[in-house]
Amino acid sequence: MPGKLASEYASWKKLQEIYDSEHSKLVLKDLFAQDTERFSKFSREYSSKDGPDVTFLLDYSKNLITQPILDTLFSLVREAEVEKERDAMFSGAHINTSEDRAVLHVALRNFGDFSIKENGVDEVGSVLAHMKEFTEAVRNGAWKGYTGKTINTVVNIGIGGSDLGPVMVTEALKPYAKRDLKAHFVSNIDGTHLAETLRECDPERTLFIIASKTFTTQETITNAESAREWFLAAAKDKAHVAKHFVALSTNTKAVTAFGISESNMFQFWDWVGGRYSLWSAIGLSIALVIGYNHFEELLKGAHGMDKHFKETPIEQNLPVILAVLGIWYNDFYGAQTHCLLPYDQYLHKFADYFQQGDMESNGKSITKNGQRVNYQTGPIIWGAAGTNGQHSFYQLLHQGTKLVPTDFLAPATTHNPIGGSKHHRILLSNFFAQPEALAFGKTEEQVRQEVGEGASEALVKSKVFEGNRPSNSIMFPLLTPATLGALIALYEHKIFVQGVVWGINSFDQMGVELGKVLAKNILAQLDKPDDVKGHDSSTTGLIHYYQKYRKE
Ligand SMILES: O=P(O)(O)OC[C@H]1O[C@@](O)(CO)[C@@H](O)[C@@H]1O
Repeated sequence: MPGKLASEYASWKKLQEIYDSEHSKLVLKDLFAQDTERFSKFSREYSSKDGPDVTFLLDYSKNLITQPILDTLFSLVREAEVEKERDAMFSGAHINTSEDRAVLHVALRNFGDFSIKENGVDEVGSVLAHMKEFTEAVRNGAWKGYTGKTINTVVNIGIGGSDLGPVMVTEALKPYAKRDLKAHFVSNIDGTHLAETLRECDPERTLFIIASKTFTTQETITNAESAREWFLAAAKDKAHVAKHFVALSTNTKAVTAFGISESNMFQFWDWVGGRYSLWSAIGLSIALVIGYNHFEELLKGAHGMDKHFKETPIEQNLPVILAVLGIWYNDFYGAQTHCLLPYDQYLHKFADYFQQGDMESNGKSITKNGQRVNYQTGPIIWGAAGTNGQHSFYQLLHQGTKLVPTDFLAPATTHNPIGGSKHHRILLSNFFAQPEALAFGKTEEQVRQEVGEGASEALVKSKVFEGNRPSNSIMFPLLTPATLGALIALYEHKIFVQGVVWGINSFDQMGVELGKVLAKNILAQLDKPDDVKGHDSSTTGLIHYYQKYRKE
């Protein structure tokens, strides 16, 4: 409820009491032994009600919970008035209070179910129509470059939410990609990123997408200017820019000032958060790669999850369930991170995407009312595709001193059944085994039986797996556009629920501003040592070292 710190809620205090008195007794091995129905009680199958068929299973039984604990977590959601704030979001209320903006990524994929009042919402359809028309023209060859050749390369220039969503989705949905249209994504201001990409491009056949909500982001505009310079070195005539540059933005004035005509601009609105923008015009590169129809399936899959989130009672609400489990570990068990482990190589950018999605939303310490929190807020999000992570950081997951809650995700069926699906079966055997090992471990007695009498005590101890490490498992039949859309929306709404409980504004990003200002100030001082003023000795020393050794 606005005005209260989460730690002041009665249910929060109750959870602390439960944790203090019970956490040491919560042993997964015992919880499963005591209740043969545990899996059926703590797992839910999601099925979309309409639109493209989406189904997945969420198994949350390997969590350190009992029904009373879960019920108390649900009480916390009620005390925080999450449903009221959710309905405010869907209605177009300006819940992003610091910027006086609505939060309406759900409006970008609203196939008629929600009535939303906000400027621009009724223009979503026309932008989608423009995206459809344009992407079909590029893909079928009707759209040609300045020498009359078709486009075979797309370069999306953007950063953060104007990059990570398109990157993750085009990787995840590669099976649906037009394989003769190559997509590149340039985000870093480091000249290497653009230089290495341009080495792969033919100026006669390359389309540049300048993706920037504000159209003021220094990295993106600098990269865009350099790309235009590279293009004009070949094309010569500025008139040709129109055939090779389009813009995705809310800032028409800045787009046209850059030299991209409004007819080559795909608009979105201030109520689209950057990290929630892949559903908007920012998704143009996705629609180019997988085709507009598959892009629309992605939207519809997310819309189905929006309906689930909006209409389902808290106790069966999947984003709420994931959110409260995260709060249990983050705020009571002291877990600092949350690990996303997709056992699907196509989802290898899934954790990267939600680093921004979660950490830029909930990496805050001041509530919407200006109070400093006295509890943990957003977790550190990390992860990797399975089974690669097993050969990298799973040692810590299994035997480290830190509690790391994990989410495992996998498709029952692969798009690439090579070896008669031998690879997939091995992949899935690991997907099933790892949560089992994390939860149930290996006892000292089991180790002794394995290593025999002569083994040292130290060796025996080092081979024990304490277990009792919680995980969620999500399985779905196949990674399709609609399934991916639903999964992304699931996590978006989880982030929303956690932010409301913590009382923070999940939709602004004040924390990214200071670094930008300081960098601009330092940029003006890099020429000569005498120019370096007003810094601490470390920053000054580093800049002087650079000035001493730089070649360029
Ligand atoms: O899309 P744009 O306006 O260029 O912003 C890019 C990214 O920069 C930010 O760090 C905000 O400055 C992210 O929130 C955002 O996604």
